[in-house]
Amino acid sequence: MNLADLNQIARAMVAPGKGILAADESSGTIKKRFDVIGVESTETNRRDYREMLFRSNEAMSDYVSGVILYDETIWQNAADGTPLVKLIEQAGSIPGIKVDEGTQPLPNCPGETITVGLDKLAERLAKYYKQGARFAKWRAVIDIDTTRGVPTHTAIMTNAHALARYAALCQQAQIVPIVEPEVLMDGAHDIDTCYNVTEWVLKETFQQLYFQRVALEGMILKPNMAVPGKKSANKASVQEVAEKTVKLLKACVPSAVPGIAFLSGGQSDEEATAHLDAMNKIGGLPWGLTFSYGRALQAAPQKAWSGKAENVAAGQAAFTHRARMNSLAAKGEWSAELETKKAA
Ligand SMILES: O=P(O)(O)OC[C@H]1O[C@](O)(COP(=O)(O)O)[C@@H](O)[C@@H]1O
Repeated sequence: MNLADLNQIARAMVAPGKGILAADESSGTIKKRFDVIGVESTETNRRDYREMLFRSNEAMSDYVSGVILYDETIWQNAADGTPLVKLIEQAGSIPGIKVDEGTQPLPNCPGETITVGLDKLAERLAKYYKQGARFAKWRAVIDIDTTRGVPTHTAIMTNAHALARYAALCQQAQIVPIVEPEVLMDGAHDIDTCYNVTEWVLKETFQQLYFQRVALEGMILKPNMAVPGKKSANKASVQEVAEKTVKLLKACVPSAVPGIAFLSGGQSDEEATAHLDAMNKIGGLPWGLTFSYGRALQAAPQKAWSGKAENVAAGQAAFTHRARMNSLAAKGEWSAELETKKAA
């Protein structure tokens, strides 16, 4: 492992004003997104949609440091035969790859899951590296349901262990691991419950990373923010989310980690941007703090595109606008008024 090179890539992923486009929806997830806009999830439609994003020059060159791809996409060519990976590289952005193989029920823990995909991961990473991937992503999913005693320590520990094993294998393959332990927003829990569970999950994750000898300087953390559950009666202000999330991360994430790139987890586009901006306005943070959004970057372009070739420019404009807003938020320079000023 060359740690200096891993560190350089990790720092580029969270360079000031830049963040990550999570375009790694698995087949099931992209079908759900396409269902919303009435588009059939065929291989060609998925390719056309993602090609539209990767050909958004301003967004890809100025605001997007890296793109997380799904296995299908990393091998695909654009309509003119150019590999999609090349489009990303030509824009100055870094290709990355989702390497987990989804979740399975965790034995003895009803309703909880373990993320799988460690078998043969070393071989898969070597192939992805050859294809241009310089970072990878693995998502662990932790649910909150206090009425059933969920999450269990079993689920947290087992998922943290798998994340750490994945991260060690990535670094051995000269690939920067994005470590994503997602505490879901589903449920009626309040923000403090989310805070406490996320603290538990992050503490366990960093312990397991230490046990697997993962170099923190060569990884990126992709956490959820401290937010109330979607069905909670107690809403939280932007400032409360920002203050609690920063406090939580400072208590759990060593400063050797170059950067933290949040998932959006079902927040609205503007909420995800406002929260990131408020955290960066607090300032004095030991790591880069940016976005690695899926839905919060793509909901608007998906709607504008709606599967029609004549809407490609509108889809790209919508994507560029969200990427620009989040770039500003990553510097603490966003304001709600800027949302109405569309692309020049
Ligand atoms: O298809 P999967 O593997 O369930 O992943 C869902 C998505 O979750 C993410 O980790 C975060 O996405 P969101 O920002 O929409 O929460 C994405 O990278 C990924 O595409």
